[in-house]
Amino acid sequence: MSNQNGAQRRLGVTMPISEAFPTKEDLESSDRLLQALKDQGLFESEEESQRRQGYEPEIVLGKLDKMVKEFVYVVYVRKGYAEQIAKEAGGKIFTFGSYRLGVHGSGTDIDTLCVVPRYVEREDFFQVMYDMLRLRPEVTELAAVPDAFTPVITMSFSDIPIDLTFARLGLTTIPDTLDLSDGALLRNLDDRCIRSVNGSRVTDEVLRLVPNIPTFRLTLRCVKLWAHRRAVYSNMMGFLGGIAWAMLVARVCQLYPNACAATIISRFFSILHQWPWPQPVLLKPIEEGPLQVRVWNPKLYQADKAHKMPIITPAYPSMCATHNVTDSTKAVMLSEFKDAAELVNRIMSQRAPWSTLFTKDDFFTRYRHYLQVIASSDSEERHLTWSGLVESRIRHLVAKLERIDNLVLAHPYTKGFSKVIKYKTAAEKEDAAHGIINAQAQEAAEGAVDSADVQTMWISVYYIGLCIPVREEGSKAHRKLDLYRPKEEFTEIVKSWDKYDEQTMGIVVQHIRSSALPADVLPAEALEDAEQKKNKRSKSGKKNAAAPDARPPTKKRRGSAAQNGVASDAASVTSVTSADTPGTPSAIASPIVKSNVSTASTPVLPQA
Ligand SMILES: Nc1ncnc2c1ncn2[C@@H]1O[C@H](COP(=O)(O)OP(=O)(O)OP(=O)(O)O)[C@@H](O)[C@H]1O
Ligand SMILES: [Mg+2]
Repeated sequence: MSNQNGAQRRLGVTMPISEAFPTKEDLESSDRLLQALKDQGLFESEEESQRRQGYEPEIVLGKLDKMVKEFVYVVYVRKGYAEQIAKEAGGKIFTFGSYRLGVHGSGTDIDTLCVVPRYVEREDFFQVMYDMLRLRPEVTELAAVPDAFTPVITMSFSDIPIDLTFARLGLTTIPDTLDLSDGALLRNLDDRCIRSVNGSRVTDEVLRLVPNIPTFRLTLRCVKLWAHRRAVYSNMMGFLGGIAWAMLVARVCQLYPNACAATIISRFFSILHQWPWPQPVLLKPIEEGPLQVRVWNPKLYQADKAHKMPIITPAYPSMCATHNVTDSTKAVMLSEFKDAAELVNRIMSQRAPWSTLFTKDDFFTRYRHYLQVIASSDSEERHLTWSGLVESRIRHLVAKLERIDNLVLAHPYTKGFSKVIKYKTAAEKEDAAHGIINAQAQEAAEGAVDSADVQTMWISVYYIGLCIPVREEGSKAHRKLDLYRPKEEFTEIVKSWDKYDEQTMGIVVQHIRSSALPADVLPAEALEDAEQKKNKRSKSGKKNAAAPDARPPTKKRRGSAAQNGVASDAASVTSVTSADTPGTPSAIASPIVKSNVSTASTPVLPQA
């Protein structure tokens, strides 16, 4: 059989593991996978929404491209260039990210890059282009983030979420035929422009480095859905973002250049579970280049050496796309890889349904202790930036927690929960800022005849699951979990933000037990369990206040600790302290379940 798709063209930094072609069974598994993804609404959302709601990315991109050319023209004229030069200066929109990779879903943003000639500055982009966008009736939710690591304008254009980055090249004109693959274009660009141009160059390189693009796309769609469902999809929270998942899939595609999607998925999880991290995942050898820019190099840079799960971008200058990964998020991902590898094994060998791979995470039933980070603000607009800032710093809190004694891991949840709260009294306000919402007070405030004294608060709540080591058999040692320092240091960091305003913004970091988790984060079955427990207790005459900690692991919880009916993460801790003032630590948690379980010397997830 001839190999048309890529084995002739050697890709990657090693030889492939297998160049075998798929068997009939493999192809059947891939067909079932495709059907499972359709059943999950993955393709429906794109095609149907395009038809039904006039979802037309191409039209929007065409309009944006026209606007970029006009923006360049306006800036040139304002700067005194001759009409003819201004007209010929050009400008172009490039797409990158998941849209360019061909794995984009209707809800996700389209990543775009605005490329302009040398006489247009970044300030012009954030003033002139921003104003032009502001005046467009199709544009809503327009926001400029000029200080970001990669500066960006975000917006919704005809209801399509768009991220627009900016790069000014050293060229005097930007022709429509411009191609960004030539590394020489990066000469004399500042770091931010290089990062922006590289968003596009990296995406194009990934596509160039996979042996079979349709197989890569199907596999990546499956992995992205899995990662979303298992709550390990978020660069910001210390897991992996879209490009890192894409590069991992691309690497496994290189190792099995002729395999179909089902086979690649089945290899994907076990390869990554066994990967000798921190050995980097590379799609091609790292290129050195002529420019004075930093290229990822753990031999040269301490920061690069510290990367836990390095996945390196293939376009010069290569960088690590996973520098936010911490010990905890790495442990969570490795555990998920292991579980997924076992599941896919069953899917392939016993024809278990692919849908089992996409089961929702069990984060809120997994731990006995959580940290709640609550950002609050007095206006929607302020809340958008304040909660965004707090969210972007959560991973620093995780890193601080990892350094305290008696904590196996600090597991951040990938998304926050937002609420709008009405209140009337100062006490209700204080409660709301601590995430305590009194339904009656809410109702009264909402239904108040005189609305003058009703105020509104916006809150966003983020969660970190705390996994505490199990106690050695027979050990009587009582352990304390002192959260005071990480909590204080984190609060200080977010409050040192230059736009922080004490009067209008709030931040609370507090420990809660699983029993105090609000209903809106819990899966239905956990709510039912809690309800049943509550009823049982009230029948047996026990106080409800004592009930929560005893909530049994849900049936879905996997692993020995759960099967034993023992919450391994809480077994040996007597108190969790996180006092608000130094020197007066208040024991928030009362003594917890005592049990005979062995000490975990290496980080082990409760369900592993
Ligand atoms: N951590 C990172 N390191 C390097 N490049 C990045 C990183 N995050 C984003 N990028 C660049 O920006 C592009 C868009 O990022 P984004 O997070 O939107 O990924 P995506 O592949 O579009 O996934 P999604 O479907 O979640 O939007 C990536 O393709 C990549 O080129
Ligand atoms: Mg994207």
